[in-house]
Amino acid sequence: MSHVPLAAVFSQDDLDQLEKTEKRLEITASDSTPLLRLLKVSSEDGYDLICVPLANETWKSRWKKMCLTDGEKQSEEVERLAEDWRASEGPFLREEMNITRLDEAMGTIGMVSDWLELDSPDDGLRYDSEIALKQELSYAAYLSLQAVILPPPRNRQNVADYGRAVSACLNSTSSYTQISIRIPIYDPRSASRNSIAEETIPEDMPLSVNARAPDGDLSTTWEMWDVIRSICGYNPRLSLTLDLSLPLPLSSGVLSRWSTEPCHHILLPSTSFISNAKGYPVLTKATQNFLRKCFKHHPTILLSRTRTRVHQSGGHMAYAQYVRHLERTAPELVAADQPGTLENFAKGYWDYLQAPLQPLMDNLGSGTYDTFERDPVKYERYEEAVFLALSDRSPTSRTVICVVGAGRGPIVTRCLAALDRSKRDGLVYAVEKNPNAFVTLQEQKVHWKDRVLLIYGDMRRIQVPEPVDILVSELLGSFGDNEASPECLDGAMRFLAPDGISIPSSYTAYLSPISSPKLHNEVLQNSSKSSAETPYVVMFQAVNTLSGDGGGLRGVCGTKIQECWTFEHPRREAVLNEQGLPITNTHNTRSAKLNFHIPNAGILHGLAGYFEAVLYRDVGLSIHPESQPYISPNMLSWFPLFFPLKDPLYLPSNSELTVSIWRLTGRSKIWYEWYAESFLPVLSPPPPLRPLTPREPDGPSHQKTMSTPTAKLLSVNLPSPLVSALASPTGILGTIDTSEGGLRMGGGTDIAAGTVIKIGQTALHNPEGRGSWTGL
Ligand SMILES: C[S@@+](CC[C@H](N)C(=O)[O-])C[C@H]1O[C@@H](n2cnc3c(N)ncnc32)[C@H](O)[C@@H]1O
Repeated sequence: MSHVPLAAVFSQDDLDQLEKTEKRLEITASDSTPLLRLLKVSSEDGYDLICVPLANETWKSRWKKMCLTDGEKQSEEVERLAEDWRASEGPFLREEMNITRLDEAMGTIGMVSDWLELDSPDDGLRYDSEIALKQELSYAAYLSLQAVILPPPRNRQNVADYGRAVSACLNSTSSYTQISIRIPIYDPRSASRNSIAEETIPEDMPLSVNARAPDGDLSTTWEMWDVIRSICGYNPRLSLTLDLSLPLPLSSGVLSRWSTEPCHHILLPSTSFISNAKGYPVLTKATQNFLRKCFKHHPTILLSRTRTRVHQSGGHMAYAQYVRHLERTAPELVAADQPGTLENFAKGYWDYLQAPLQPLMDNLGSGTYDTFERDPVKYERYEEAVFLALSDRSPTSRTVICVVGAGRGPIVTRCLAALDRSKRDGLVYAVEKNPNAFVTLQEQKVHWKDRVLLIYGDMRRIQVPEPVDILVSELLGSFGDNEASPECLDGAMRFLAPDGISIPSSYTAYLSPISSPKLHNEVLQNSSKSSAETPYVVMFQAVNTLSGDGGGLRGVCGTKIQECWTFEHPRREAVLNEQGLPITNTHNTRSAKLNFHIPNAGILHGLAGYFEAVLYRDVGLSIHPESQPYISPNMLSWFPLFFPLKDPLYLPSNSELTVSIWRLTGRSKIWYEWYAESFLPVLSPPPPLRPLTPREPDGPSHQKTMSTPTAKLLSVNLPSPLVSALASPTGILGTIDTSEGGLRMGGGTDIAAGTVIKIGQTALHNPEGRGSWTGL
């Protein structure tokens, strides 16, 4: 089954050529058209779609005649025609259009005229371009085209004009046609050679960045895209056509940023292929890896110029065949088709926002337990933990195990298996407060017989007839403590013998800052006021972690994913009443303040929450992306938690992000509040009288540095994202030397630890649990 549609791209020249050939060969058919024949041939060549310009040169000439003056005054007649056109926004003439029939439009992507100047500094030209764009989009909607591709913005400085024009079109046409903006992966004029994987940069690039970005900055085109989609309010009809005509940059952070964008189309001209030893077209390793990553979002791959004989072997069909080969060998697509894999299990759940379960307040349905029980790993880990705990006890001991929150009983069965394997004598109590699941437990008892005793009720209120040696529970949420495990276990600790243990013995919550236009969009689609104040359970796909390891420019930031807090059981510190229950719940409040390094510019849309649990000794459960493969690979029970932001926060490259998160408790609920602030490290020249190292005093090298415009900028400590852009991955700042208190940068500038400028903040989310909470 094909996951990635392929489209053959035909330029106006290709279409004109085709028309000439057909004329020469006298090909005509009353029931067909040149475009229908092109669709048929392309389908035979292995393509699902074709991509052609909507309008042709005849329209271009008429528009130019009406709207461009060349400095001369237009005749009255032309002026009148232009005004009539502006007033009516149309119509096109039949001969101006390449696509005219509904059957031609099926299977066709339209390209909007690439000569429109939506970001021209000239007001009149821009306005006429916008009218022409509206006219083309309205025509595309009339033909029910599934998507149209807009030419790239030309100018970083005027990109807001481009975005506003697109926004006006999105708001004025109600149609299903996707509007996809073509954007090159970066602007070669602002990228240094050593930040790019390969040598060649085509001379005929579409973009011109008037204010040249600092050397090595690969963010310009992504920032343009970000401006456009932000101006368009993250409209779901707006998507991206990523132009891979250029060699890919080396930085994986730059690439992963693109792979989470709504990249509905990827443009691959034949010139982006290299030749293998036999002369066949292939892609570089970097491009292969990037494409395979993008394939999980099912973009349409647009192949252009395949008939220009750029490569010796394989002919024009070799490009499509090669992309199909990449698709067949993309690990995530292969896994998605294989039953039993996480990718297969998660089909239909990717990036889907689910409210977390409330197993304490609500009674789960049998279907939900059934889904839990399909996890091939969780129960095996529990059995192993109980087995090890039993093995650590005397062979002649009798062990009382109590499973609190037994559900339909799978952990009870595993406890019996652990007793058998460890050859220990014992008995299991199974406690459950869900009256419906309790029926299934009674059914199970037929198999368990007297080795299991059932107790119906809430673990915070019931009594167990004898002291418990091993208390087993699975009350964990995606953030560890978010389903009130600490509160429930507080109530169950009364049963524990003095040397009794809890499985799990601890669990820890983790956070990382993430960018995901897709998830942000999902939150926006929800009209409820609390939608951005609710943590959601989500199987992440179009998500990019913005933080990096390595401490950041000042060397003070934590790791990519950081620990928030831990709960341990049994807990001895809470003050208890006569029944052995905590008097208040304040001991279960927690807070964390985390400092993240943001290596590449990005938009913060929220925080990703994970947990790690220690069941017993080295047996654990983890959904932390870095430890899961070692601790509990292929475990399916928990997807991460997504803490959304109401408003996205722009983070420049090399900025720092401080995240504050609180776990708060009340009489009848627990909830989280979250908040973030962004900062830029300040660059300053070293104090003149205090040389940082004896071998490099002030003097020529610093004077030389200071004489450049860059150093002048640094010397005034400009609190601007531009400063951070200068500290680019290409190493203008060089390496950090922490040997002398202040931090010494290789390029001759200092960063005093602790010197930052605040550049942004979010709202406090979910104060007092007004949007979301877990009931007790
Ligand atoms: C996440 S489910 C786990 C079920 C089962 N142990 C499993 O792993 O398949 C948690 C179970 O704990 C039960 N539960 C939650 N809080 C409880 C409480 N305070 N007292 C008793 N049972 C509780 C829920 O009804 C639910 O059946």
